[in-house]
Amino acid sequence: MIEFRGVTKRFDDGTIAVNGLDLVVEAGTITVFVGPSGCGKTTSLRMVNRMVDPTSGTVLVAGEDVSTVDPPRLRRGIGYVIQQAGLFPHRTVLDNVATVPLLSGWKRAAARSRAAELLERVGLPADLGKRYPAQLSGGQQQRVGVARALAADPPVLLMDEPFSAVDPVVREGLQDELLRLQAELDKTIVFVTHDIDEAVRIGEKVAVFREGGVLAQYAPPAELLAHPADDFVASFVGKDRGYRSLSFVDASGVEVAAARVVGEAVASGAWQVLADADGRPRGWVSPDGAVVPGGSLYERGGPVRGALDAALSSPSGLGVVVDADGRLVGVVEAHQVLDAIASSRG
Ligand SMILES: Nc1ncnc2c1ncn2[C@@H]1O[C@H](COP(=O)(O)OP(=O)(O)OP(=O)(O)O)[C@@H](O)[C@H]1O
Repeated sequence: MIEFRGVTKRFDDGTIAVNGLDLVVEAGTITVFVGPSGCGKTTSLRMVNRMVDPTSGTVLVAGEDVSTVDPPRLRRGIGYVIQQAGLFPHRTVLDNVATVPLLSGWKRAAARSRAAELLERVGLPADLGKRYPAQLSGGQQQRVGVARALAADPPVLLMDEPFSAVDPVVREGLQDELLRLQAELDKTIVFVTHDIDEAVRIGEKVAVFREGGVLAQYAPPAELLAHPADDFVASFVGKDRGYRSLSFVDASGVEVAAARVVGEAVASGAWQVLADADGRPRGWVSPDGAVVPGGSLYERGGPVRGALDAALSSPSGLGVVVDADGRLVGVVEAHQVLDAIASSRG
């Protein structure tokens, strides 16, 4: 657990970066700090591992006041991941990851085998270990940054805009990977971003900061979207927050209808799902027999937002529903999804 008690940071030039912060990050959860530029997210994060010391107030990690802990010892228990990964350019990927175990006194062979295991954990093929950071894509570099931060198996992980430098598709992949890793590792993670979509996607709790380093709201994402504490939070989470909040409504009330399915293009006067021999959808066949690419697929059981996306992006107006193996289950219509949303709101 990490606790901020009445924490203020005033820099020498008079800037108040963080103002009277009271906040508890529960152990084993991902908490996201989000807010516009300059509102004190990074400063708050850095007070946890003593890269910055508070002007007043106390930061506790696992019940211990960090100001009483020697920074090198403190940081051994706290992984740190930054934008652009911050890798050592002249060391191989494997040696980058092995650095912390080596510094902690591990034997070279043990440190390298730990590094190889971590690369695999973050979804990188083992042979990338021989390359230098510049020979990797941005997304791969970020994965190495995460592997390196995990190398000493710290209970706490601080992540400062770790995925901001990669494109949106890669970024979503990295977010998924982090959620998967967290399900296995159960770390206490504080994650800084200025992207509200990223915050509500990965945060179990989200702290919204406003300018002047003031905490505006601290709540689970669904609550933040449904009940913003004030106008600032409401405008920060955005006009489309109703749509975002659909990520937290389940689609169990949506009726899935049987689909008309074909294995090849034939005109039939109706829209039909084109599926392969394994029953995996490949697109649509229009009423006059043309093959049309499909919209997004909705995996049964997921949040209702996925069902609505599938229906709205489909050329036929019918959202394609698949099971966890990607096999066709049926179709949903947008109006049914909207009815289900309306009834979930009572
Ligand atoms: N070393 C410093 N000296 C003086 N002012 C600083 C220093 N570091 C940060 N600040 C100021 O403190 C405020 C908070 O900065 P901080 O980096 O914590 O914000 P942030 O929310 O992380 O912003 P961003 O999203 O742009 O990274 C800003 O006004 C910043 O200019």
